[in-house]
Amino acid sequence: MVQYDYDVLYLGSGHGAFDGAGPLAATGKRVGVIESDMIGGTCPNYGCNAKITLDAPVVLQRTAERMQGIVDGAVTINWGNLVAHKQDVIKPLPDAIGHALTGAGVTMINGRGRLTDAHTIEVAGQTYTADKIVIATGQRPHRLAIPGDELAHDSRAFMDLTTLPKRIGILGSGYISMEFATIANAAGAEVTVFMRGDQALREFHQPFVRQVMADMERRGITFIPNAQVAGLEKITDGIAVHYGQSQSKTVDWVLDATGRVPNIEEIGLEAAGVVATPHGITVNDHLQTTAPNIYASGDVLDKPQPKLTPTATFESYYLFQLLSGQTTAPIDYPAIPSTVYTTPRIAKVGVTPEQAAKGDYQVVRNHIPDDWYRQIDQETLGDNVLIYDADHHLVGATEFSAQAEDAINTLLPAVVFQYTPAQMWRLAHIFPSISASAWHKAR
Ligand SMILES: Cc1cc2nc3c(=O)[nH]c(=O)nc-3n(C[C@H](O)[C@H](O)[C@H](O)COP(=O)(O)OP(=O)(O)OC[C@H]3O[C@@H](n4cnc5c(N)ncnc54)[C@H](O)[C@@H]3O)c2cc1C
Ligand SMILES: NC(=O)c1ccc[n+]([C@@H]2O[C@H](COP(=O)([O-])OP(=O)(O)OC[C@H]3O[C@@H](n4cnc5c(N)ncnc54)[C@H](O)[C@@H]3O)[C@@H](O)[C@H]2O)c1
Repeated sequence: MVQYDYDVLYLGSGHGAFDGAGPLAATGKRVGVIESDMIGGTCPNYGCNAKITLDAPVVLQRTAERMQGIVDGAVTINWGNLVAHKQDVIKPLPDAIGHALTGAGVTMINGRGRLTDAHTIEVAGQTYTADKIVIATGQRPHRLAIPGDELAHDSRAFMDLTTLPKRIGILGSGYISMEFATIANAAGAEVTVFMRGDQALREFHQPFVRQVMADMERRGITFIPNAQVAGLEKITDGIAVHYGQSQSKTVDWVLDATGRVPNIEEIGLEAAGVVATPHGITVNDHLQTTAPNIYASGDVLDKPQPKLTPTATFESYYLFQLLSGQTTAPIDYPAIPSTVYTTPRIAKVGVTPEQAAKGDYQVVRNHIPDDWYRQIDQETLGDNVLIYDADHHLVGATEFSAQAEDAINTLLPAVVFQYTPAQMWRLAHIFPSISASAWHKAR
């Protein structure tokens, strides 16, 4: 029998890897994790944790704004201190994740890995062999191929800006665009969003998206629909963003937020017999690639599930169960919740209002400011839609409001486990709280 250096080797150390690699090593398997950049991957270092730290004063600013007269004075954001604070918050995370992994028995391998066959990964001239391999190399920012594209920056560069540019142009109107436009505007920048079509956040409930956009416009953010950005040009007083027929707008800094693409190049997929499409690595319902001993997890997959941390964590944990022999079943995805961290937020889980309109569902709508709990800090904007099946199981919820992410999170168990009305009433929530408020409406 062939002896391999490892039972399982992970390529990449993001949520798609580390949430399963630690538990797997703790079962006694010989596990290695190869990482070429920061341990923990995008989410802690360049994504969720970093972004939400930059967003915290926006929430404070908006709450103070709504409560003017009760509290006095506007909250202004000190950008330089905020970015330094963000750095302080996220700096310990790679070490913490690394220590948790090595503590569980994982061997960390630093460097860029490339498969040379289905059982071997080469890192800086050294080879490591494994019985099974998990590819979890994630995604990187897509860059618009236009003249002057070298003048544009990505989300990582935005979060490291020590000085906030006065005029910021953002290409695209998805998650990153809407969240970073919110943060930059609240911190005092003049923001212009160049949209490809006439809809932002296409996978979210458009009546809610339009209300959030209207609020952003009231705050001074400019949306240019159907912009068709043709090029960027350095001019005396900034960067000209050329768009439309022959229009142009001058800004100081450009964020290209036109999506993310999978890291599938130069990792030896062909040598290992792993098939991928431009959307990512092809897997079956066991997250197994076309090479039977190689699996893939997280953002790098070609899959319909949203490319988010909860998805990557779920896949990584599923692979732990599969590779430790705890299950042989195919992956059975739960409803994955998602939130756009604009303020107000837009969050959703399960059946959407658009899907509900085509099926046999009961749809209940609530106006958030009618709820006494949301009147405490004087919320004026917000609606939610709750969707039930014929047996009154809650199967979907979508909300825009200042605390939509928590309202949706708290309803998650009802949607995932299909609680009966009796089970929903078994849950006696701490009162007053966002959970009590959300469940009061949902029962
Ligand atoms: C700005 C931003 C904000 C986000 N905010 C949220 C949010 O609020 N909520 C949410 O749920 N999701 C958010 N996401 C998405 C979330 O970060 C990803 O879904 C998640 O990180 C995916 O994890 P992953 O392990 O698949 O990939 P990653 O975290 O990207 O990890 C892949 C790792 O593989 C490494 N790697 C790649 N190639 C090699 C190689 N050849 N050798 C060695 N290592 C390699 C990379 O360096 C990287 O560390 C955000 C993303 C961005 C960019
Ligand atoms: N809160 C969160 O959970 C969160 C936050 C940020 C990022 N993310 C993840 O990161 C991913 C990447 O975020 P994103 O905002 O870059 O991508 P996105 O897919 O959300 O949005 C991309 C935007 O770019 C536009 N676009 C695409 N190609 C274009 C082109 N050729 N020309 C002009 N516009 C174009 C799209 O129309 C869209 O508006 C998200 O899809 C999500 O998976 C999640």
